[in-house]
Amino acid sequence: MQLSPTLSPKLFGRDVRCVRGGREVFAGLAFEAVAGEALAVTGHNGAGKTSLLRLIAGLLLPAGGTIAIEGGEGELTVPEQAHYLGHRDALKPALSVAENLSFWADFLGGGVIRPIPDCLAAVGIAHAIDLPAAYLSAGQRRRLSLARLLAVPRLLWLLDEPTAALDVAGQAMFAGLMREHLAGGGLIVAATHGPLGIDTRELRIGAI
Ligand SMILES: Nc1ncnc2c1ncn2[C@@H]1O[C@H](COP(=O)(O)OP(=O)(O)OP(=O)(O)O)[C@@H](O)[C@H]1O
Repeated sequence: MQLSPTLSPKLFGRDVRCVRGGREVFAGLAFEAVAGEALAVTGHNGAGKTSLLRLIAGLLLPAGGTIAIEGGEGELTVPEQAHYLGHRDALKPALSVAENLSFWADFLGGGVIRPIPDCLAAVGIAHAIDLPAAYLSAGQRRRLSLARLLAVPRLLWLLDEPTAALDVAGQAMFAGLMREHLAGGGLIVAATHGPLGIDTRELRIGAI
């Protein structure tokens, strides 16, 4: 996938502070990732990995500090340049696999939209295109969620435990897709407790 031409985009955070439920989760956090680079956010349970992804995605407001992209699509916000894939698969069970992906492609409104059957083939669920999402296994649901990343090109992939529920072949398939995204000048920030199968730089949160 080729993204729109940009001046070597860089995601950075400076002095980022996160407060949840009145309690400080982390403070003074600094990070950066340049085009083609993946950050693996690690740390113990409750350290704030999901919270950091949600801050970058604009789903939470930082209690302090700055998160920005330099050299990206200047007129777009960070969330508008990002895909956020959380723990939940965010599928509508009564809609078919193709309809679910079309919904997300319209919702994310990319302009450039890769054909739905191509995206489903790339994540290995082309055979299920007309099945209601309710019939999918956990791994197939995860694959359908991953297809969103392909349907609408966006610079930054924010991934929360993206390989959860994927079998070994699925993990290898997704590692290949992440490598392609990075080779095309994309950026990845992934919260993970295990290896992702790609080269990453570690951003460790929390004391332990
Ligand atoms: N909606 C919320 N309201 C209040 N506190 C919250 C909320 N969501 C999360 N927290 C707290 O924020 C802290 C960080 O949670 P977060 O989910 O970001 O951690 P994590 O590093 O992703 O953990 P895990 O490895 O278990 O997934 C935890 O102490 C958690 O209890």
